[in-house]
Order: sequence, then structure tokens, then C-alpha cells
Amino acid sequence: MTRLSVNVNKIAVLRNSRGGGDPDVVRAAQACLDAGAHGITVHPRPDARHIRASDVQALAQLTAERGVEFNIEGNPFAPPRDGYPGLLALCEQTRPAQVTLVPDGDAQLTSDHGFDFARERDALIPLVAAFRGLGCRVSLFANAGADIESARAAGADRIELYTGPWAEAFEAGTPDAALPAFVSTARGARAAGLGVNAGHDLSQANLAAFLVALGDVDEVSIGHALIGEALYDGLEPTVRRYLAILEEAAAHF
Ligand SMILES: CC(=O)[C@@H](O)[C@H](O)COP(=O)(O)O
Ligand SMILES: NCC(=O)COP(=O)(O)O
Repeated sequence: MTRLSVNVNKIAVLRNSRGGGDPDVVRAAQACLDAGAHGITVHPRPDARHIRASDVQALAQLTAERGVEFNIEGNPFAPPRDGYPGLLALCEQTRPAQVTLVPDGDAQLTSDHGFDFARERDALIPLVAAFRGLGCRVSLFANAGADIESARAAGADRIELYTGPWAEAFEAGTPDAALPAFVSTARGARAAGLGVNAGHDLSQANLAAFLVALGDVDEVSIGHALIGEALYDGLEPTVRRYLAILEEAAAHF
């Protein structure tokens, strides 16, 4: 079955809007794990607009105590600055099970593309090796249609398919137009020996059709929609609904 890693960035957005410690990112992560989530994801940004280095430390401790996976996402090329030690240093301090490298810039509202592997492969090779040297599985954020052979040559263990275009196509009522590129990229990654994760704008509405079409997805990381849906239904019931979707999708195979 595909595993669910809940991204708690949005809890930190709410907390930071007022200063102080509420809502508590660790307590929210605990609730997700109590409901059965398989892991926790964070994507700290260098401008510390939501998840802070101290959150990363606290969540590393929680996930270690609970024996579940911690996934840290970020741009490995972004230099350290006040309040952000850099992705490699964060991983050195906290040793997450997985690091997901994402080529996002400060000016981006959110992640909106994967790596151009053919162009960035040589720069990625030593970085991927450094993260793997810390004991982290390395996943590389990838567009549908990405050059999988170059991702493999960069040393990746997995790719994470950037699913923003899937969510947009689903919303527009044209899901079938978007799916073939995802299906063939996932298939190519598997054939190259890479694992396949997926994330960005996945939701209760669009998740099942994606998983059923792709078949073999190791992990989805979901934050924005899940935290939004939890406003209506509660965090634990919402996580359980996602788990039910994952179970139902797995029953197709
Ligand atoms: C890589 C990815 O798709 C997510 O991590 C997304 O970037 C979440 O980050 P924000 O919560 O800052 O939008
Ligand atoms: N890697 C994707 C992720 O962690 C969550 O993305 P989103 O659900 O907040 O769009």
C-alpha cells in the first residue's frame, strides 16, 4: 500500500501568523500519527515563513520516538542564512529517513516544478552522495516526463512526481489528458530501479484516480489540502479518510 506522509507546513503558517506557539506543530503531527499516518513531512523554506529549524528538531525527535519516517524537503543549493542552516546541515542534525530535493527559489509561492535532470545532474551528484552519506534516502522532485536516466545517474533512490499539473487537470475536468505522462514516467523510474513518490496539491478528490492509474506509488506527501479539509472534519478523521483511499486504491492491484 502507498504510504502517507503528512506535510505539516500549513500548521506552522497558522502559528506564525500570530507569533507564539499555537497551533502546535508537534501536537498536530502527533494527531496525524495517532490516526495512522506513516510519516511526517516538512518543507522548511530559507525565509522561515512556516517551518523553522526548531520545528525540524522537534519533529525529528517525535518521529524517532514513534518509529515513523521523517521526510525533509528543500532546495539543496539554497545557502544558509539567519534562522536557516541549509538543508544539508538540517539533515546532519536530524538524520531524517528521507530527504526530498526540490529546485524551488525564495520567490516561489510554493514548489512548482521538478529538476531539469539533464542540466542539473552533475551538480546534483555530489549533493545526493552527501545526503546518502548521512543515511538519508534521497528522493528528487521530478516533472512528469522527466529524464529518468539522468535522475538515476545523479544517484537518487527515488523520484517524487510533482503532481500540481495532475491536480489542475483533475480540477479542469481533463484528468485523462494529464495521466499518460505520469504513468510513463513512473514506469520508467521503476524500470531504472528507482522508487516513486508523489506530491503537491493531492487531495481526497484527486488522489484515488491518480493512484489507480499509476499502480505502484511508494509514498504520497500531502499537506495543503489535508490541513484545509481538517478544518471541517478534524485532523484525525481526515487522516483516516486518506488512509482509507490508499487502502482502496491498493485493493485494485
Ligand atoms: C515539494 C512540494 O510540493 C511541497 O513540499 C510543497 O512545496 C509544500 O511547500 P509549501 O507548504 O511551502 O507550499
Ligand atoms: N511533497 C509534497 C508535499 O509535501 C505536500 O504538498 P501539498 O499537499 O502541500 O501541496
